[in-house]
Amino acid sequence: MSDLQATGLSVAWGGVVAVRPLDLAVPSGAVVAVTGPSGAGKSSLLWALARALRPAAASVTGTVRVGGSVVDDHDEAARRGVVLVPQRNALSATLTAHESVLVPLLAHRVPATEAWQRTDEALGRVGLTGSEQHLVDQLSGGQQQRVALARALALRPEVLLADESTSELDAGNRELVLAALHEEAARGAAVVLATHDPDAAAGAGAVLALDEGAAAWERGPVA
Ligand SMILES: Nc1ncnc2c1ncn2[C@@H]1O[C@H](COP(=O)(O)OP(=O)(O)OP(=O)(O)O)[C@@H](O)[C@H]1O
Repeated sequence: MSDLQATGLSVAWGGVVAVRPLDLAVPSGAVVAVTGPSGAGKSSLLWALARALRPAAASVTGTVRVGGSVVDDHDEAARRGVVLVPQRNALSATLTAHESVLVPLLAHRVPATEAWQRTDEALGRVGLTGSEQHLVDQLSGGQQQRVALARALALRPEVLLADESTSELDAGNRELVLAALHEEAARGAAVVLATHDPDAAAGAGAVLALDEGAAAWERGPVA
């Protein structure tokens, strides 16, 4: 499995500096929480780590390495197993929960039988067994959030970047989702969770606090 490293990473949206240059290392097997108030730069940091920001929209400096190799663009990040669960989920409203998880697996050339197994397993892990055939549009915000996480889990990421993946969940489902993120780390993934939730941050191995784009380790970094 691969660790994640960023050096001198910064993000500016036009004249707005969202993330000031920071260094970050997330070893394989670790969960790092990124906290901070609304607008602190958490999402910008996760998108930059995934190399998912378009140069026309945001200017990004610095280097991202996955498993020691420099990753320059989103396609390369995806090839190296970097998976971002964005805050707004980025699900297609016209697919079912099952299709939302299955289709990316098939696109990654996972054989159909295995893709179906992984889909059922991932939806089960986030408590959505029985909701497989619901259209995304018919699901609640919290259910959609869990479909988005299931889609990521099924891909078995090397690096999992989860943006506010518990924000719309009740206590029981929040525990389920946090457990799934920690299971991914136990499998060997490097996990970064952006969160407002103090309990979610408390369970992480290290906490990076952002304030107006400036980062400081509140706990950690992970050795
Ligand atoms: N697409 C965008 N275009 C222009 N500015 C943006 C864009 N996305 C974010 N920003 C700006 O970047 C800064 C950081 O925003 P970001 O969404 O990264 O913060 P956040 O900590 O994730 O906030 P929240 O907790 O509300 O999701 C803010 O000043 C925000 O206005």
